[in-house]
Amino acid sequence: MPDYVIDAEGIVVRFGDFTAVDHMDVHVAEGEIYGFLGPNGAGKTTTVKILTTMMKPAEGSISVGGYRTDTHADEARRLIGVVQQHIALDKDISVRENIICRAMLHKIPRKDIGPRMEELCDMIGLTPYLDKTPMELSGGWKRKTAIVCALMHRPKVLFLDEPTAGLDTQSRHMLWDMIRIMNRNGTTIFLTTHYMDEAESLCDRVSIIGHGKIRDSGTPRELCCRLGKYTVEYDSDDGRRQYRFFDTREEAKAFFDTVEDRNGVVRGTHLEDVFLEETGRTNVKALEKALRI
Ligand SMILES: Nc1ncnc2c1ncn2[C@@H]1O[C@H](COP(=O)(O)OP(=O)(O)OP(=O)(O)O)[C@@H](O)[C@H]1O
Repeated sequence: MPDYVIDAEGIVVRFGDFTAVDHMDVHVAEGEIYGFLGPNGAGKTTTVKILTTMMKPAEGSISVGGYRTDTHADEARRLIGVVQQHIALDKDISVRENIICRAMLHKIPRKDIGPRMEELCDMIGLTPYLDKTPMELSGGWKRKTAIVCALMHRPKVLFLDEPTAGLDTQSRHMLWDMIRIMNRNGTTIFLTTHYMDEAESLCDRVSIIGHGKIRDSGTPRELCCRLGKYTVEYDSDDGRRQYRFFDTREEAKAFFDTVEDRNGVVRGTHLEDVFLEETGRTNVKALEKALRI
């Protein structure tokens, strides 16, 4: 039985009659980059809040770095860095002051705050913005400020809730590089994202969730192979895009030969295919009806 740095068993979260997280087990090994994927409203942010001690579950047990979050929340919090989906910065003080406040909350010695802030801001390119208020920053720079805040105390486990939402392409790739470097330096990463290319490129292992439950887990490659390593896409008789999955190229080619004249194509299966198969594709019939002029 491996030692998990995040070890959650049977978590349940309810909002009134609605169960947002439904008896979920989450196990993340030390040193992993773990992706938590799901459509809007699947329960990702709620799970992040539970695992980072921001909320208490109705049922279940959670430990982070060996500390149970119900009995040793302070110890667990010291190991955790969080970049929330909705960035929580004090808008009335400067970026610099926001970072210092966060460092003080984590009881970082005063003499260490300046050098650590300088190191992180230089790396992320935030130095020219230190004396601005968050109100003066674009969404991307606010997110980078939140990332610096979360890293000040050198967390062992970093939770990133949709960290690249709204970032430009350069910043997205810079953040991916940062995540890889932090991970190589020993930080375990728990990442929620809507971008399947991000999960495929970064994550050692992913879980796909829907309606508060884990539907499937594995490496991106394992999930693609489980569905079928090869995909044939083609148009059905009524013009809708269809997808069929095959274990071997030969099987895929044989099927493709029957649909080639229907705009067919054979390609490798992507994580996006797995995600859509698990969580549902668009109801094109309903769309067509709604969009009829
Ligand atoms: N405070 C709350 N009160 C009532 N319902 C809530 C509350 N917070 C979340 N929910 C509901 O719980 C479900 C899960 O929400 P959550 O924010 O965890 O989803 P998510 O997977 O992070 O979605 P998204 O990708 O849109 O951010 C949703 O149906 C949401 O409406």
